[in-house]
Amino acid sequence: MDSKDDKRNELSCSPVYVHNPHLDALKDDILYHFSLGTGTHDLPAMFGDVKFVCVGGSPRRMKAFTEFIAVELGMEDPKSDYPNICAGTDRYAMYKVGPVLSVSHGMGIPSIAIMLHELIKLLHHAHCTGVTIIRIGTSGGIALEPGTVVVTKQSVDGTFLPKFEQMILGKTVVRNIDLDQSLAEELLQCSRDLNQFETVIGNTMCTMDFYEGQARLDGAFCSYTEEDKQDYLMKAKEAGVCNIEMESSVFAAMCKLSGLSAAVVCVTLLDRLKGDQVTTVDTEHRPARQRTEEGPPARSRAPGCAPTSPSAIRSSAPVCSLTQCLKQHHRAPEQRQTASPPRTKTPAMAKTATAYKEKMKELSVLSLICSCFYPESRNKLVCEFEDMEVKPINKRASGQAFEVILKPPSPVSDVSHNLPSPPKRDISLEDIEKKLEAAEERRKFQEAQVLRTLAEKREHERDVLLKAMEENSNFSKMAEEKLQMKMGQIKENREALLAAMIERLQEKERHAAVVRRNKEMKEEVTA
Ligand SMILES: O=P(O)(O)O[C@H]1O[C@H](CO)[C@@H](O)[C@H]1O
Ligand SMILES: O=c1cc[nH]c(=O)[nH]1
Repeated sequence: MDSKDDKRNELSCSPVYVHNPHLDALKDDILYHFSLGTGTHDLPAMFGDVKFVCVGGSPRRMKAFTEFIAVELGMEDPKSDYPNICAGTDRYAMYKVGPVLSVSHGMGIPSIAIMLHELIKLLHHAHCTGVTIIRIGTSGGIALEPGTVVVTKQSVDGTFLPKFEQMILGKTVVRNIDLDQSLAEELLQCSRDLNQFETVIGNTMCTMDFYEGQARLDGAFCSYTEEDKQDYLMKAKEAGVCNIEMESSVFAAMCKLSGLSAAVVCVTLLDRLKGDQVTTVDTEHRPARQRTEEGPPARSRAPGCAPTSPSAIRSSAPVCSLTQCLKQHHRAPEQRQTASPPRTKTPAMAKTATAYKEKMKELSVLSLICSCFYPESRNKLVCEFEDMEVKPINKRASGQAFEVILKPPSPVSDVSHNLPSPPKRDISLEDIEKKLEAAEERRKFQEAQVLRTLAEKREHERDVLLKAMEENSNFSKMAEEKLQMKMGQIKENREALLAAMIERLQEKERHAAVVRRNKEMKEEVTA
């Protein structure tokens, strides 16, 4: 076995790490944004077999990916829909088929970071081992044909440096954002073997924003010129940047910390040197079934691939060839025992049958990662009301869940909900005068009430003032009396002290007179 195989064997049993001593003190860990938790869900039973996690921005993409991969892995159940495991929340969506978990992460670093904290804890609590995680996304390319797939070699920030900065307790912590190079190479090799669409490996710039952060000229604000933009993008290109997206840096950092083998693969929707507006329309919404039902084009089209209309070429290319790769290498579970080993061109894979099979399984999954660009819109409604649809979305043991989709209000229903106004009647002058008089009376009554309230308020204020003055004068009197008492006491003390001092002086004087007299008497006797 070579060192690459050793590494893979090592990875296949490596756990998912968390580095947080405080977690041990938690009785239950609530994965709030997934609406899951250790106290409410049997995470090892639900997720213990997960080996591959695919993440991407859009929930619809991740559901379509699950449906697609289920078919490709021969694991689909024609009768079942794939329930959103996170149906209790609409923050993220999560689907599972066999060992493949598919999770949406929203847009941008903060959104994917929250999702990854909870995903890593989920995999940890579920005791998963040997997990591979791949972000399957869209991006803007630099000097690449739209539709090119970029496998990320290194994620870099807006200054083209390979780092992710996280503010923790007011201090900037710089994190390593290296991805699994061998996984990236395998992905690239897989695509090259297929030779059906352009795939490159290069640096991916991760930004905090889609518009100014990516040097676009079509945001709500822009303070630079086309020349400045071109200059910046050319500098990025010189630094090896092939594409721009918004999550790869924190994704790489967090996967690295938790020991997950991670890769980022993104299709480019446009060449940013040529424009800013995204015009590709079928990247998210083209049904997977449609793709498989369409016949092959005249040229060598792989099974499951779309015909080559200009817009379809772009986004179907990665799906098409990656699917082909899957079909070459993957066997459905019931076929696996009798099937001959899949063929591959990667030398490392041929070392041992086990390593080979493992790798193939992995490549099979990897080969599907771009299927996200063809979500399938399933429409299995349980019931449909006038203003809402109700869809079953969760068949967990914990109960049944439904998704209620409200429709926008229709003008027809507006009409039916309006109550008719009462008929109008003619009003005489007398009626008007009576109404005016009544209104005048009401006004006077209200005025009197206001004046009364004001008078009461003033009375109350005067009372409060008087009371305050009285209390104040009482206080002054008491203070004066206290002071006088104190001064009297001080005077008495001083007088007593003086009297005692005079007494002592007189006593001394008396004693001195006695001493003087005795001395004189002594002198007289000796004389
Ligand atoms: O297609 P996804 O995975 O959402 O990724 C890219 O698309 C979004 C911007 O449109 C950003 O999240 C960017 O990273
Ligand atoms: O230009 C693009 C296209 C998709 N996603 C991005 O972040 N940028």
